[in-house]
Amino acid sequence: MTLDEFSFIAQIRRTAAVTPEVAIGIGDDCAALDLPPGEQLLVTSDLLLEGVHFRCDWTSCFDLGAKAAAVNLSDLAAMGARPVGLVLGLGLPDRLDDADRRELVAGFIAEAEAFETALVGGDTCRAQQFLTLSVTAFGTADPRQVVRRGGARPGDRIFVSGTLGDSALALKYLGEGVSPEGSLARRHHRPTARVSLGRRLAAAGVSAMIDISDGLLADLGHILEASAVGAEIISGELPLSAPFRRDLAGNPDLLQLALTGGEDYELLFTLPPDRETAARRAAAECGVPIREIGRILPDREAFWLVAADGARSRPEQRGFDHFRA
Ligand SMILES: Nc1ncnc2c1ncn2[C@@H]1O[C@H](COP(=O)(O)OP(=O)(O)O)[C@@H](O)[C@H]1O
Ligand SMILES: Cc1ncc(C[n+]2csc(CCOP(=O)(O)OP(=O)(O)O)c2C)c(N)n1
Ligand SMILES: [Mg+2]
Repeated sequence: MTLDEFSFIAQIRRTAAVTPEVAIGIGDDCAALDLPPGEQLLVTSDLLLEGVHFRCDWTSCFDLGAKAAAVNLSDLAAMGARPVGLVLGLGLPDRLDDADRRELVAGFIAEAEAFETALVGGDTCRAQQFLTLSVTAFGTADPRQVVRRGGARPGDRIFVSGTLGDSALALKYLGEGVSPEGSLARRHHRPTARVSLGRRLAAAGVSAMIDISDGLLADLGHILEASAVGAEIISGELPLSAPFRRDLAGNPDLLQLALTGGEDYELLFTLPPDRETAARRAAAECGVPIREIGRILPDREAFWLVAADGARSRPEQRGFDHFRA
């Protein structure tokens, strides 16, 4: 027997922190958040579905809860927002016992607290078969500093934070029945939302930004479309981790994972040349490496990948698409 619905919610309520913005948290029909005067509310939502986004035999409930919070916080980071609250919808199949349920919520709350925000509400239902998490995140920002996808201009440089392809490489190994090594597994199961970097880059004046969930090329494509510009990416400049490089040396085709694999949750942004010093300082302040990987071109039809030998190609496959996967 598992806890009944309302005992489970009472348990969540006891463990959820209350931050200064939370005027009303878990327990009423709505939560209420206090926002700084003059700031805008930013809202984002992402689903995590069993079999589509995760498998229960590959991840722990704690990590899954934490990832559900992180992927939503990553969207706030991409707009330069500060998180002020998270809402968690759960569809729980009977096979999850009390310990699994508690761990799921504990992971979510731990991740929220790591970013000085809180779980402020949600909904809990029994699910027939598959575990479902539906998360909504709220953030605030000075409206003059909110960064959108549509601001890239010809001559801007294209940058990315962290390293690319680690999560997709871990997923490839999981699919082959091989346990990925710790650092790769962690990048897949416990992505880091670049919240502090996103806020600092917004203040530094980046022209467009997005977080990489579907793959570098797919998410760059969203910036290019919204900005009505083109781009070239220098494949030799992609930032790759030591384990990724090691495996790439034995199998050059793995480069595709860094280009299109997705779930990197790094920030991809464009930088006008006169903002470069400020952006590099912003990255240094929060200790996250950033790397220039290409530039924005005026021709909106241009989408070039430049190989080590200088050959240009137009990538066919760009990333994850739920209706093509
Ligand atoms: N079912 C939906 N109803 C309304 N808006 C949606 C829906 N699905 C996606 N969107 C919106 O479309 C845009 C792109 O979504 P998505 O590709 O999921 O972005 P992200 O990678 O940032 O999660 C976002 O503004 C998102 O809010
Ligand atoms: C079991 C399993 N299969 C496949 C994947 C790979 N995968 C699932 S969703 C996704 C893309 C990101 O998810 P999405 O829902 O598109 O996030 P959004 O772009 O809306 O933030 C990827 C690469 C996975 N993580 N787990
Ligand atoms: Mg989404």
